Amino acid sequence: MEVGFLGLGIMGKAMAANLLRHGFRVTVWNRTLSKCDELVAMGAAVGDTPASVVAKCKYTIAMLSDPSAALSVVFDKDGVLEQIGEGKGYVDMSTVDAATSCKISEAVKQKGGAFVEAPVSGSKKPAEDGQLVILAAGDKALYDDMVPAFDVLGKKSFFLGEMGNGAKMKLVVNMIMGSMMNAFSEGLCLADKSGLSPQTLLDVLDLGAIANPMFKMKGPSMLQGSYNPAFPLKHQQKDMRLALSLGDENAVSMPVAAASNESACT
Ligand SMILES: NC(=O)C1=CN([C@@H]2O[C@H](COP(=O)(O)OP(=O)(O)OC[C@H]3O[C@@H](n4cnc5c(N)ncnc54)[C@H](OP(=O)(O)O)[C@@H]3O)[C@@H](O)[C@H]2O)C=CC1
Ligand SMILES: O=CCCC(=O)O
Repeated sequence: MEVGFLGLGIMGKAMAANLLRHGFRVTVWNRTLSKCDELVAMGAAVGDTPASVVAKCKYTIAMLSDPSAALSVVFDKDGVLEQIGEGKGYVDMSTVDAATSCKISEAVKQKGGAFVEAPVSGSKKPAEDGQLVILAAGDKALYDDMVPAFDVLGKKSFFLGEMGNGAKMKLVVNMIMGSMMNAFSEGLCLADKSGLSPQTLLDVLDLGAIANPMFKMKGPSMLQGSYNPAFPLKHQQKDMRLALSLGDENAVSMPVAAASNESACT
């Protein structure tokens, strides 16, 4: 199967490499083209523009930072829209809001193409290991076509129905994650400042009802003050803001998420 892959950041680089390792023919593009070099060394081809990648590949995946980037890659000069058409599919796996997904979907469909939104849960290591959780919605036929790729990229894929449901599910998940990580950070600080061993706190948490892979993964690094980004704070902040907007749209009060969003700003 041949796929195009737009966006080789922390996640895209790992995901494209995984597809290559599993025998997919991959044509990559990145705004900073030099980031393609590592994938070329693994056998990837390079497209000079998003449009050239879409022209070459029946299916093209995108993994971009935010709504602005996702829209730019589709609508700007040399963008996806210039080459998408009948028989071609576009799959945006970025974390964006439902409105962005719907805007891209309408434009792609007007050109005769098919679109699936498929944001993912899981960070750098699950991306490297093909253990992502894929939260897809939109064109079911394209989703079915993409299952071989999704099976390489993830441990589980959900088809959530109408366009926008994937984006919304992802934002709910990341709102919960951002809020819990704030509580976790405050707890570690409180333990330390009140004379307790933060390591013992990690041990207690890992034995109790709130044990979870995120605390188990992030806790030791936090104790060591090692913050090499796997999920950049700017993206978590973006997700909190988009989730709060989703709450506003649905008249849902979320004071914990709002406070967490504020604390991330400071
Ligand atoms: N990191 C994580 O743990 C996870 C991230 N996500 C989501 O996945 C997406 C990618 O995240 P991640 O890989 O960490 O992000 P990075 O910041 O590492 O990479 C962002 C990518 O988007 C590209 N980009 C940014 N702005 C533009 C633009 N205006 N036009 C074209 N390309 C642009 C960057 O290109 P360039 O290299 O030129 O800057 C880069 O390829 C985000 O939506 C994020 O929220 C989802 C799950 C987990
Ligand atoms: O959006 C990315 C969050 C990171 C994760 O799901 O572990």
